Amino acid sequence: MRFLVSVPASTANLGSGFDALGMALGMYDDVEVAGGEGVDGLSITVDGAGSGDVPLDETHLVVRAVRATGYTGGLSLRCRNTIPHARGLGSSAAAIVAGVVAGFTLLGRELDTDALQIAAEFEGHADNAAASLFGGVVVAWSEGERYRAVRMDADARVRPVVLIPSQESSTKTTRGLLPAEVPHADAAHAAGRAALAVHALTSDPTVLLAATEDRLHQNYREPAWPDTVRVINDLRKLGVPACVSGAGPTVIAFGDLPPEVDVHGFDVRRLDVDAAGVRVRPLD
Ligand SMILES: Nc1ncnc2c1ncn2[C@@H]1O[C@H](COP(=O)(O)OP(=O)(O)O)[C@@H](O)[C@H]1O
Ligand SMILES: N[C@@H](CCOP(=O)(O)O)C(=O)O
Repeated sequence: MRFLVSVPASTANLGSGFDALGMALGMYDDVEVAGGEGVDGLSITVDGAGSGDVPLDETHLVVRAVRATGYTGGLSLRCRNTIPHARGLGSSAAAIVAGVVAGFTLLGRELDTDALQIAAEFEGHADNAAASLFGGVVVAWSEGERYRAVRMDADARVRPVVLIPSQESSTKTTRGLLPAEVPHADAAHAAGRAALAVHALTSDPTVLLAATEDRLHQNYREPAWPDTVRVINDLRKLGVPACVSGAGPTVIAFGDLPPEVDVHGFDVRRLDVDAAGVRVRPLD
């Protein structure tokens, strides 16, 4: 069996929606998969992001996710990655989703809620995985040990711009900078702004500036990427909605960037919102 899995990047949190809000972006990792009868052992090639860095054995993140689905047979992966690693664009979740979808496809299983469960268990939060699985705007949550998510279409006027620095910042590291508790006032602020962000992204982008204001995680993480916070603050002072993408250091902004904001050192890319989520296309 041979098929191509294309999985979109994601931007998570979108302000105060920490571990809850996500949105799929038009930047993709492609994994050409061969498996089942006639495929023995494990073969992996990697081009693009992670080439020369990621392991080419059973510890490769895509392979780990395939095995987590219960597929144990021979496997050949040709990975062509465009999602930069450790930048806050959901590269790890995209790899995990690619592996889970590949495993389900090799097993002949329909993509059901177990796919999100398996993917989210790798990271302990479902925002990125849900966005890469379903596309659009997602709200993720957990009920006991079970991860859940709902998907909505982004408003057509939502125009994401990502500002990607060369610096890497691992999600695990910046999650370690977060406090166990926050002031009740900040928690209440987060609840309100996260709820507003859902409305802004799906119905009324004119309130995105208020909706993307964060007091829950961004400033605690600032020591890891001070220039990211400087750019966010400069954009927001000029009325441009901006916040950190995921655990950073990428900035996500919405609309045009004022020329007076210094974005030197950032790779600025205007991206579409990906509406479809992960795709699987059979190959000959
Ligand atoms: N396509 C991939 N193939 C293999 N490993 C990957 C892939 N994408 C991400 N990873 C692993 O995940 C790490 C980045 O994960 P993380 O720190 O969560 O950053 P991100 O914000 O990109 O998700 C990489 O350093 C690499 O170890
Ligand atoms: N909610 C998570 C999101 C991590 O996103 P990533 O793209 O940086 O992996 C967090 O903020 O830790």
